[in-house]
Parts: sequence; structure tokens; C-alpha cells
Amino acid sequence: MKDYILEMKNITKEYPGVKALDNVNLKIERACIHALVGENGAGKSTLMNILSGTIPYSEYSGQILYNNKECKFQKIHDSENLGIVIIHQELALIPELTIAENMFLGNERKNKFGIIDWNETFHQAAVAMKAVGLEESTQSLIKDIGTGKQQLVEIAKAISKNVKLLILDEPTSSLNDEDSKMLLDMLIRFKKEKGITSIIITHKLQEVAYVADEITVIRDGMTIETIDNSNHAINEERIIKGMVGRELEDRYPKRDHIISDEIMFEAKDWTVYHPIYTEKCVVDNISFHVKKGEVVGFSGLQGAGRTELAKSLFGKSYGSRISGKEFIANKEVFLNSARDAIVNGLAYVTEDRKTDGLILSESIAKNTTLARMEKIADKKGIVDISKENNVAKEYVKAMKTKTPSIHQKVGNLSGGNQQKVLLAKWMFAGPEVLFLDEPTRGIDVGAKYEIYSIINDMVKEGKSVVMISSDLTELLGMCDRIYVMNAGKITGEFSAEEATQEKIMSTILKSDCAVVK
Ligand SMILES: Nc1ncnc2c1ncn2[C@@H]1O[C@H](COP(=O)(O)OP(=O)(O)OP(=O)(O)O)[C@@H](O)[C@H]1O
Repeated sequence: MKDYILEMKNITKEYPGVKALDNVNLKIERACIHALVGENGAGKSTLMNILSGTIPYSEYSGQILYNNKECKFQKIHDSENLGIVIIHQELALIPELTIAENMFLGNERKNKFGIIDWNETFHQAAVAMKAVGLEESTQSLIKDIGTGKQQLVEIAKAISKNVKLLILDEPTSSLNDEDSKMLLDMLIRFKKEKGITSIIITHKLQEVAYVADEITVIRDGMTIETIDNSNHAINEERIIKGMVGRELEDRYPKRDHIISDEIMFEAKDWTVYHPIYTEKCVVDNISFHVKKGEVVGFSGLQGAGRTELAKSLFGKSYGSRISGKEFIANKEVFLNSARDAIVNGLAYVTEDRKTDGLILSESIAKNTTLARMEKIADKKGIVDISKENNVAKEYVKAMKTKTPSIHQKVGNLSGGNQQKVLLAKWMFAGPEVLFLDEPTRGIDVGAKYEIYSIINDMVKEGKSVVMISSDLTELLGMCDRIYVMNAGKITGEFSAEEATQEKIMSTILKSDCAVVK
């Protein structure tokens, strides 16, 4: 007989106008890795928020049995006391504090006088960091370590709380393939060596196939099926069929590659230093171009400088001591603010939608038109609300954004649906050159196809797209040309015909340029 650590029975959760979960059932076997998959807005995060007490007992109906005992969690602390730890999509670390301080925040190690025992704090932090293979000083600041290591700090934190059931909501969405594999292998090790059970939510289906022993598919707030993957033989198509309800024939929509010789955007000798550590060179003498109707990709590891390159080109939105030239349609431009960049036909879709791209307390309609309000305003500058609503409705339809209405606050949407609103906002801005930074992070397979189709339509109209992505298959599927960046420099360039995953990976890995000049 199977030994279940957790059973969630008939869980129902409603928000105004949305039934997020409708009688969901989930059974998790002890010391197993269980994947939760489903389209954007299917209800995965809501289910896990209920399990962790983020959504308290009074706000849903149904039953949670943990180690065969009913639990009615009122807050996160209640579930953590029993060894259930959730790591959210957006990490909850404080950038200005050290790793050790972050690990014991709210759970400080104190001596008998009630004063923080720093020796014990650093010792216990070091032990937990060793368990996750994090090689850093316990006193390094969070803001100085990369996303991959930050993720490990969160897991070390969970280990220090004596975790029995670890919930990870899209843990690898901002990691490259190598860091992702390390993380997944760690979950497998925890399972085998410590008997830790994990629930992982992810849109990366090859990871699901690799790591999960069982897979539960949720669609429109309902459990569709639980698939056995104990022999790790499941293929991605099988999972997609459960998620989408049909086979998805092609992951990348076809495009006629009609690229003119006209260069639409060009950067020459572009160099950028860190905004605070102004002696640190982050983008080192980069020159590249994008032609009219071309999709150009940027590949590289985290910290290679791709985001910094794009942001600094976008009206100097990042960096200090910026030098070099940028040209739009062969004309040199001097862009000193994001507004300058927008007016000159550039758009930059950020990888950090929550702090950089959307106003979460505003509606979908307001956010969609935010970057170019003049397009829906009359001569006196007064916004025409009905125009605004029509624009928002069109994009919600085209991108299949899951929402009860265009007046819904963006903060109430699921992560993937927020990403769609962000893309809509920049597409409405009507740029000539669109920089997309991790555009499909947290987006389900079906919605990715919609986004790729929109990109194809844009380049067909003669626009140009620069795509930064950690997903190599996405770059290979979509780009006409791919640049490889490492430590602030361009270290390779491949045409679509010659590019392969192996060639790009080996260019990324073999380069060892120093970042600090
Ligand atoms: N606070 C809220 N208020 C209103 N609706 C909400 C709120 N939180 C979530 N929802 C809605 O509940 C539904 C389920 O959202 P949830 O975040 O659980 O989806 P998900 O499966 O995790 O999606 P994703 O893969 O995009 O992260 C969505 O329609 C979402 O808009």
C-alpha cells in the first residue's frame, strides 16, 4: 500500500468572478518528487498557497491531511512548524542583507539572554549551505550573488527549518540549463538521502519528465489526471496533451524568413559599468546589429551581461560611465531616458515584470496602454476610455489572457498571465525594435506558441526583434541569428543554419574573459 505524506481533498477556492480551484484532489507519496503542471491560471499556485497557509483555512473549502492528520493552517508559520516549506516564484530574500541573515530572518538564532548568537548563526548557515552545495561566504550580500545561488539560499533556508515537504513554485524559471540540472539533481538526492518529499511546479516539461515520479495535471481549476512516471519514460507530448487537452503539433510557428539588408538597429563599441561599483565593467565593448524583419537572439549564462546590455541601450536605464554609439535605421541616436527610447521606436520587455514593468494595483486595460497613452488620447491629451478598453480587449483575446475582465487588477492575475499583459503593453507601443528579455519565462506551452506567433507577425511587418533567453531551444526555434555573450563580451555569432545546442553551449562554456577591467 502506498504511503501518502499529503492528501488534499475537494479543495475549492473562489475569487470574485473566478473559480480558481474547483474540487481539486491531490495525493502525494512520501519521499517522492511530484510535479504539478497546467496552463497559466490553471490554479497551481493557488493550490500550493492553500497548502502552505498563505491562503488561510477560512478562505477555501476542502480538507488537507498531512501525515494522516487534518490541518487547518491559518498562516505560513503553521505549516512550517510541521516541516512544510514553500519557495515562491519570486524569491523573498532581502538584497542588502547577508546570506546568513537572510537564512534566519524571523527565525533568529539567539543565546540565553535573547540576543542574536552570531557564531551560531554563521555556523548553522554554513552547515545548511554545505547541504545544498552552495560555495559562498555566509557573509556575502544577496545582491552580490547570482540568481542561481539565491535559489540555493532559499533551499538552504528550507533545510535549516528541517523541511519534510518542500514546495517549489517554478524554481528554475530564471536558471540556465546547467544550474537547473544541478537543482533538480539536488531534489533527487534529498529524496534518496533524507527522505524529503518535493512538489515542483514548472512549465519546463523536459524537467518534469526528468525529475518527477508522479505528475498531476490541473486544467481550469480541476484535477485532470495523475500520471505515473516512476520509470521516467514519459514524453513531453503526453504531458502537453493532458495540459492543453489536445496534441500540439509544432512548438514553433512557421515563418517565412524574409530579412532585408537594411540594418534597423546597431550598437557600436558599447561599454557599460556597474551603477554602484563603478569600476566594474559589465558590458565590454560590444558591437552588434539587427536587420529589418530579423529575430536576433542573445544566449549566455546568468550574469553574462545580456540584460545590462539591453537596459543600457534602452535610454540608459541601467549602468554608469556608458560609452559607445547606437543607431536606429543608420541614424545615430542619443537616448538618455526610457521615454527617449520609446519615442525613437525602441521597446524593452523586462525580465522582472513585478518591479520593472507593470503597475500591479492597476487594471489590465490601464497597464496595456501605459507606455503609449497618447495613442488613445484626444487632441487635448484626455484618454478615451472606450478606446483603451477596446485595445485591452483585443490583446486579451489575441494572447488568450485568462481573466474575468479587462478591469481586473494585474496583481490578481497568475504569473504567466501577468507576463502576457506585459508583452501586450509593449506590442501596443508599436516599436520598430523590440528587446524581449526572457519573454516566455513562466509561460505555458500553449501560450508560448501564441507569443511566438505575435513575434512572427511583427517581423513580417518589417519590425526587428532582439530576444534574450536562457532557453536554448527557444532561441534555436525562433531566431535568424544568435549572438553568444560571456562575461560582458560577445564571444560567438551563429546563423540559424549553423547554430546547434552543442555549438552554443561550448561557446558559452569555453570562454573565460574577465568581467572586471
Ligand atoms: N488574489 C487574487 N484575486 C483574484 N483572482 C486571483 C487571485 N489570485 C489568483 N487569482 C486567479 O486564480 C486563477 C488561478 O491562478 P494561479 O496563480 O493559481 O494559476 P497558476 O496555475 O499558478 O498559473 P501560472 O502558471 O500562470 O503561475 C487565475 O485565474 C488567477 O487570475
